[in-house]
Amino acid sequence: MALPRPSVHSSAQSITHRFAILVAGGSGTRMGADRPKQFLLLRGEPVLLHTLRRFAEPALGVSDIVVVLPADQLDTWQALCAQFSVDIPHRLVAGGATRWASVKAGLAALKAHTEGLVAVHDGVRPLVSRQVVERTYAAAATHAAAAAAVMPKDSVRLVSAHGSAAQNRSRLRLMQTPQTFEIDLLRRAYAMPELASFTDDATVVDDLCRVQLVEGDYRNLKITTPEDLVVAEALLGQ
Ligand SMILES: Nc1ccn([C@@H]2O[C@H](COP(=O)(O)OP(=O)(O)OP(=O)(O)O)[C@@H](O)[C@H]2O)c(=O)n1
Ligand SMILES: C[C@](O)(CO)[C@H](O)COP(=O)(O)O
Repeated sequence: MALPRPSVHSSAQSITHRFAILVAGGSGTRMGADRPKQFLLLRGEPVLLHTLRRFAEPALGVSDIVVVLPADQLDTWQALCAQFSVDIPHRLVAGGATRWASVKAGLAALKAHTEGLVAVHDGVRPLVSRQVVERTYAAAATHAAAAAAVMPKDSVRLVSAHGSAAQNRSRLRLMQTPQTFEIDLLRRAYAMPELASFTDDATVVDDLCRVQLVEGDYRNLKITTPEDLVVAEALLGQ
């Protein structure tokens, strides 16, 4: 797909290019559907299309969007783009066996960009708001690394072989995406070997840089199990 002239986001001090990697390379085992959950329909459109639209909002000024898909599903997405007349410029990349490998593949596709900010976002978080995306880019411009997070609403206990212990939830956060970084920082982080503890990008970057947490949004849910689809349908209808 043809890309438009790169756009930039400017402030009084600097001009910062903005990029995005939408990771949608998973298989959706917990959803248990007949196809990967990023292709399921929400209000008549694929989950991933909702997500792509959010990042294509002109006010965000994202100039290069990379969508990472399962290697055997590139054709599926291209067919959906034709079916839904998607005219949002984006590039497709084949992902890997883990989220970490898929982000790495997305970063490789952005190799032409030596500076700027890159937001990594789950393709299955279709309800992310422009405000949350903007917050992570703005915080990353200042702190190099930023991630959306929310406070737990429930009480939390740590379980062990000996039972369970109450935790002080005011010191806990639930991590969301986007997680946004100076591109060179994220590249250096992803050059290191994969660890089993890498469930998000902040964890990959932790050893190199303090990650600034910004306010996420309870509506920014990750479509994971069937009830999430029901909630997302309702929220999209608001
Ligand atoms: N190899 C992988 C695994 C996950 N993801 C993406 O990372 C995001 C968060 O992952 P998750 O919700 O766990 O998705 P799945 O791996 O598809 O789900 P499951 O764990 O239930 O199989 C999703 O957008 C998913 O497509 C990815 O790009 N590549
Ligand atoms: C990146 C993430 O969405 C932040 O909450 C989450 O860690 C993904 O985890 P999953 O195990 O791939 O669902």
